[in-house]
Amino acid sequence: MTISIWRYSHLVLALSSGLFLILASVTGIVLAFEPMQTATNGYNPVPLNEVRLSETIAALQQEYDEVLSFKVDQDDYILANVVTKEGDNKALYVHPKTAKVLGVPEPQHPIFSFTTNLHRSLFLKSVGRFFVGLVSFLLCLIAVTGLLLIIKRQGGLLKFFNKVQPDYFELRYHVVLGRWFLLPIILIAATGVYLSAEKFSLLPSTRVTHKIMEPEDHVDENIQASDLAIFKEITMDQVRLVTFPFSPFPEDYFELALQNRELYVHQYTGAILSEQPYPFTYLASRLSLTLHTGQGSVLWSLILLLASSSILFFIYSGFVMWRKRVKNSVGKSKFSEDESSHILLYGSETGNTNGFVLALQKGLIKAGKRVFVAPLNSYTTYKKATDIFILTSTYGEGEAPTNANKFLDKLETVVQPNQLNYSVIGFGSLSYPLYCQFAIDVAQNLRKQDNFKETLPLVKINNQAKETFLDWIEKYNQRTGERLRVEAYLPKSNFLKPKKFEVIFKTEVNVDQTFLLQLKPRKKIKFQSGDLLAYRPKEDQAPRLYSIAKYNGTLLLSIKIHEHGICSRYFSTLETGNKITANIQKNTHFHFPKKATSVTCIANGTGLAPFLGLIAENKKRIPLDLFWGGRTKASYQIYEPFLSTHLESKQLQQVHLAYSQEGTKQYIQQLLELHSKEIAEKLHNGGAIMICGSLAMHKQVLEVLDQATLTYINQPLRIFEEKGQILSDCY
Ligand SMILES: Cc1cc2nc3c(=O)[nH]c(=O)nc-3n(C[C@H](O)[C@H](O)[C@H](O)COP(=O)(O)O)c2cc1C
Repeated sequence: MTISIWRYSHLVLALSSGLFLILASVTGIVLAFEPMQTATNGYNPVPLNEVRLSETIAALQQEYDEVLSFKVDQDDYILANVVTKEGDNKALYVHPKTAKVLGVPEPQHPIFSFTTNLHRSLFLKSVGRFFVGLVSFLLCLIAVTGLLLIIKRQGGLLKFFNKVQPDYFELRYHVVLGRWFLLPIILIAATGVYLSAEKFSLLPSTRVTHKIMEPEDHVDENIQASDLAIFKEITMDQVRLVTFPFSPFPEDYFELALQNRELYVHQYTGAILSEQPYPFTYLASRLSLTLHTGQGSVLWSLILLLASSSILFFIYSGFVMWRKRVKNSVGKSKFSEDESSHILLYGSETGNTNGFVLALQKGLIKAGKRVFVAPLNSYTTYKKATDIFILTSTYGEGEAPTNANKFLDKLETVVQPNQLNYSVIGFGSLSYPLYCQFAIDVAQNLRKQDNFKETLPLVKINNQAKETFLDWIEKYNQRTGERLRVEAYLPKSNFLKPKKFEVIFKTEVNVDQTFLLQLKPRKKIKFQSGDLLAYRPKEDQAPRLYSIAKYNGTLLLSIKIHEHGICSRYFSTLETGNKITANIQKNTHFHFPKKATSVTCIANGTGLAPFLGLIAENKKRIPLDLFWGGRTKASYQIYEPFLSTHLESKQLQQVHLAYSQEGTKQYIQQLLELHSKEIAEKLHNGGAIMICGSLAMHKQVLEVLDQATLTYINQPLRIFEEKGQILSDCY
């Protein structure tokens, strides 16, 4: 519940202040250059902590006829107000030790003065200032809610900087950049609010009031100010402003504004006539100004520049995310829950599942069904229903999405009047340890209910793979005799344009009914090893996916012929020169882990295919080992020529093979057990593990790895899964 409130608040706040925020960030970007520009003047030739106040006073009094005051600004420049020997009153930047002129103050550049006005008040004086203050406050709330959402998404504060799960570009970088820039944005916004509140006198006064002690009656008026002990003790880095005595009469004194207090000093004795620390509000106000403007720090103004620019990206990416969510939002049902024959219940946290719900809803309506759609939490009795479909994602650590978290409790209490045929479709990601766990829980609980009859076993869909969904629809049609068609209703953007490929090489089919197929794209296309080739046997059929290796610009596929596999049998009939049309799908979560300190590749059967290309990307020649499990030695032979080139180039260090039907008859998980210490240590030292092959193998391999990390480095595998060190692509 709370998470949806945060998300809703985040969205509403962003929508209501979007335009003003764009204006504030664009002007903020321009203004961030001002401190950088002033810093380039370089009027600070010596570090001020090495100069005594007495030295500067002596130099100024020697160089000029009269000194009225001087201030030390945020860039450590000394700006003195003097009367020159020629009798002119001037403001000059001076050297702290010699008081020689370094430069004169320039008026603010018109671009900066214009932008400052726009940024502070939109040229609307008090009304504008009020609006700007309000928008700063909203920005603060947006950033705080954003931060909470990221913490929740990452699975807690301690996992804040763990790998961000791959998703579409805008969502992914909303999170990635949010982790870096939300804190500076909160600072910018909070200090903006503070400065606005100060302008409207909403904060306690920052003024310092002095009570002056009576000076001594008789003093030696020949003493030079530069000889006073107090001025020798103070270094120039503590000084902000010094106002010289108005006249030589002992009643007039030096006024010193230091970093943390103000002092009045007798001009002949050096006695402190008054000393007042600054109130907290004064220091807070000065800090706010520095943090908000970046004055005096090139590094901080650079951070402000990046943070202001990131706000523009957040507005853009947030808008894209919102549009996607609205587009995918599930509309109202034409029939009520009591009138409908087909009930579609969904659980979704970030809206991705909704596109599938919508497609299934349209498909069922087209097939003439009366359909009712609702979130899982509104589960109730359905008077005329015959079929129920549950489509749900998993969130957090194997938990229910927010709009489904009451379903399991309701299932216990609600009694259905009729028997219902049910199907559960789980959406999740193999990169999470508890893959589709909530859908598994739902399916298990439904199985225990008397009034429910399973139509098809639970299907798990990895990373919203529509092929798996379409495949399930086909199985559903076969099982029920229905003729559901949903493909046309699925979000189009998921389908990449089909491309033409030419067959340039094919191996003989080996004893395991496996062969390699090499395809050359007719036109130049971008792809990487680990991406997928989606081939559709016929227009109306679900595409089949093959993991690809990129080999000298061509695609290498490893295919196993299945008895009833339309696609694999068709591919086995292809000959050199034949052409096919297929799509390439990006599969970013299974690309070569460039930052890993070592890579352990684990595959069974045709799962070896992507590694034939992935290994070639090991440009730095980090330790890379391959473990492969197959039936016989002969079945390995088709891969050997490709792997031997990698062994020669040292991009692959070792190959470990397990044959289940020959020799010692070993499965890959047994082979891994023999190397478990070494694998666990590699993980501990920042290595990555890539697993490709069957889901059954995946499950067993994860069990072996978990045991290995627990035994040898005393940590569960989950820690490394969360850090993104385990990459899986299993089907
Ligand atoms: C913070 C977070 C936690 C997730 N936890 C799991 C998980 O435990 N198990 C799983 O299989 N998928 C997990 N996923 C993946 C989602 O279930 C998957 O991306 C799904 O398609 C999201 O669908 P939705 O947008 O409809 O919620 C998680 C995703 C995120 C962002």
